[in-house]
Amino acid sequence: MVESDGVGGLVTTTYRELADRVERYAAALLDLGLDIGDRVILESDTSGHAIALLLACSKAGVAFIPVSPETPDKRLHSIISTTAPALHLQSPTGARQGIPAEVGTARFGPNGLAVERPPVARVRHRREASATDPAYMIFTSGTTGRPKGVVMSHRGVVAFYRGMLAAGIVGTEDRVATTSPLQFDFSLLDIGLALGSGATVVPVPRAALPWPRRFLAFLNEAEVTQVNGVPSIWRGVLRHELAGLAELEKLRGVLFCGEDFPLPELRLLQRARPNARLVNCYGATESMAASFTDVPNPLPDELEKLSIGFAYPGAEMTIVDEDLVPITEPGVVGHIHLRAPSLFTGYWDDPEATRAAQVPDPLNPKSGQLVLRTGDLAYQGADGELYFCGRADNQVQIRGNRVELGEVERRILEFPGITAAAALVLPRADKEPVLGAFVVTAKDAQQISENEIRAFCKETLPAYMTPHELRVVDSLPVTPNGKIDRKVLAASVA
Ligand SMILES: Nc1ncnc2c1ncn2[C@@H]1O[C@H](COS(=O)(=O)NC(=O)C[C@H](N)c2cccc(Br)c2)[C@@H](O)[C@H]1O
Repeated sequence: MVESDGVGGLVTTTYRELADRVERYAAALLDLGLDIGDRVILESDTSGHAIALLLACSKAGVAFIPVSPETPDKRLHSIISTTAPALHLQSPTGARQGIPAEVGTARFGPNGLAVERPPVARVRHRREASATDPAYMIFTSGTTGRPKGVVMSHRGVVAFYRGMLAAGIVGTEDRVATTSPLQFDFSLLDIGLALGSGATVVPVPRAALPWPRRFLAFLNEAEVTQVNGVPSIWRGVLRHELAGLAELEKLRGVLFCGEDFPLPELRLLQRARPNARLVNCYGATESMAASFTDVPNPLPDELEKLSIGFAYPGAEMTIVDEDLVPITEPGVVGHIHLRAPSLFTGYWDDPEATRAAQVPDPLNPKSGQLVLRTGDLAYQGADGELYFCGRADNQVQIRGNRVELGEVERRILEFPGITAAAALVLPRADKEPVLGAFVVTAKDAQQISENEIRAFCKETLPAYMTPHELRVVDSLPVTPNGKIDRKVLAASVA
């Protein structure tokens, strides 16, 4: 571990110190009489102590639920009422108050666990953890309806880590910068990747992320060699500090996941880091992640789309049509199904949503094997590698025509000087919804008019796929997990 000490310096935690810390925390959790399978809310950003705690929870057989300090009270209370956790943990500087009385509270830090309100006494029914027990729950932002708690078992986590480590992304000398909030399972990939490779985890201070110079200065100072994060974490750096990115000495790898990396931005990244290994990681929280695909550096000029390749060793992605018949023909779009040992246990207390996501294996439905219906679309290339085509529920209807938002974005991104684009449906009171798009241009690009972009789209897209509302913006809003936030964009037009 190498982390900021909060006042401009760096603090190192060795594996030995981490192991001792885990032992102490696990003993403290067991002293509180928690039972195997109890839930613990871990409210924290990624840090040496938070990592020790999540390892201690697994050692003690309790499931951790990571939430960010920025999580609104309302959402935290909804998670608490849904999961009835035994304990809420936050750091000594944590500001959370008003935790419901039935939940124990404690603070964690250099002096171990400081209990404020002990968990209510409970009968311990179990003696040891089983691989199938819940290791953690991640509450998804719940694109539709209420947030769902993805329950992941110890067996699922270990199977995923084994598959990921086969890609040989980092080694013992690497310093892996993690930029996702702890509540986003992307951070668990970073932690498992680093610790599973004997490397160093380097949490990037959340306050530095929105400031390109501070972000780069931290990477430089911590001598980071690998940066993991969603594509949007690079937008500011690529627009304002490309030279600074090019000057970083130690950076040799970038892994991204969670959303498309706009190709013009990816080309800028590659120009700044011509020797970096770039990995496009695809996956959904319901299986942790599914694939790790090396990105050609530089991108071939004619490349239209990044591949999401093949699932990690031991897992397999299959695309099927609406009748669940596997698609074998290249270029035909289908629904991605994932057969994997890291399949989640289910959504907490939501058997119906679980059944919709865990479906009988389309090839052997009678076998009882369940596979993940990802909700994503893709087609396969000549060698069976997959190309992501957006979420099935992102297929929108505009004036009765089916529109793939990714296709609109791809065309807009071909306009010279445009580096990022977000297309979305704009509902309108008592009228047909229309297509909107927000674009970001290279800082030195000449003034681009919305009509020029519209005309450019009209050249290759049908009229209904040409954005009706078009805005050139300096930056794009992001969700708490760092992805482009289309809800905020749509609201900004309403
Ligand atoms: N590489 C891509 N190109 C494009 N679109 C992507 C990519 N990876 C996803 N997505 C989209 O994001 C959805 C899923 O969102 S999610 O559930 O919040 N999970 C995530 O984003 C992150 C995911 N859990 C993850 C990532 C890394 C490590 C771990 Br461990 C876990 C997928 O269903 C896709 O629609």
